[in-house]
Amino acid sequence: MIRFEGVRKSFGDARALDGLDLVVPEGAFAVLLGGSGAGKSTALRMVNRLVEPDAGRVLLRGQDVAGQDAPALRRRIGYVIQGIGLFPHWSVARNIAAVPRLLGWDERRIAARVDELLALLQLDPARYRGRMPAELSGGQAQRVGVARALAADPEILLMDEPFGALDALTRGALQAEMARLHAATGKTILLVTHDVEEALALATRLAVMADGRLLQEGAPRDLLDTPADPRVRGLLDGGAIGLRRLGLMPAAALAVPGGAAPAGLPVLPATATCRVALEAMLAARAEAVLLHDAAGAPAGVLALRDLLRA
Ligand SMILES: Nc1ncnc2c1ncn2[C@@H]1O[C@H](COP(=O)(O)OP(=O)(O)OP(=O)(O)O)[C@@H](O)[C@H]1O
Repeated sequence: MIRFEGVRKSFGDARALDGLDLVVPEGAFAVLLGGSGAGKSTALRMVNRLVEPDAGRVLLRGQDVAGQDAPALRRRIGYVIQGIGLFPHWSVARNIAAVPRLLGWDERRIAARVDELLALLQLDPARYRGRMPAELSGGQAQRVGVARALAADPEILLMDEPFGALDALTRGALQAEMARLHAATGKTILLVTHDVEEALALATRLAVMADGRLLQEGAPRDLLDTPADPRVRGLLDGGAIGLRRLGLMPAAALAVPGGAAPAGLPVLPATATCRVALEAMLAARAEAVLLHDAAGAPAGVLALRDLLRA
């Protein structure tokens, strides 16, 4: 758990944080969302003591980080930033191994961990462990950055606009990867972004910030359903709020199970979201979609009229 208590920070005249109170529960994928200058990065960088508060406290698992040795603290915290900062003259394996080596792991354990992480991030260890950063695409370098942050099995992972520099396709793939990784490891993740789609794709808890303060925190669906502040609604984009809500709803939840389906309906996996179902209906000019389960058996029909009532 990470807890911000009345945290304030100014840089000269610029007030970056103006009394931030926020709790990130253990195991959450928490996303700090807000416009430029909202104070998101400043808040994130306080957790690993890259920035110190002027007032207030930041607690990690109940312990004020201010009282902890900064290098030791940082070894317990994975940190991923945009553009990543891999050491350019070190191979992929050596980059990933940086913290385990500092911690004095033996070489065999390090090599096994490097390969395990490359495989976890969908990079073939045999092909990639010996490469230099300049020989990687942006998306691959970002994957290596995530692997490096996870190398010593940190308690939490901090991510500051980690996918901001990537093209939309690569960004989508890495977001899916992070969601899978979070589900697989159960790690507490705190990610900063100004991209609403990214926030909604990843967050189990969404915290919206403006002017150095928290405007609202909660399950993404609750923020979309009942924004507590016009700025939250504005940020989540009034016009697209309905579509964004559909993006968080599983199509299977609204589908009518069984029953005879008219022929020729678009077919989607039962795990699809309502938004994907709507897009499929619009593309096929159909008034319903047929859902199939993982075995390919019919799992229900979702009709446009039910979608519109959601
Ligand atoms: N090291 C610094 N020196 C001076 N001012 C700073 C520093 N770091 C942040 N600020 C200022 O503090 C305010 C909050 O910055 P911060 O980077 O936390 O915002 P942000 O929400 O992460 O924005 P962005 O999405 O643009 O990165 C801004 O006005 C910024 O200019």
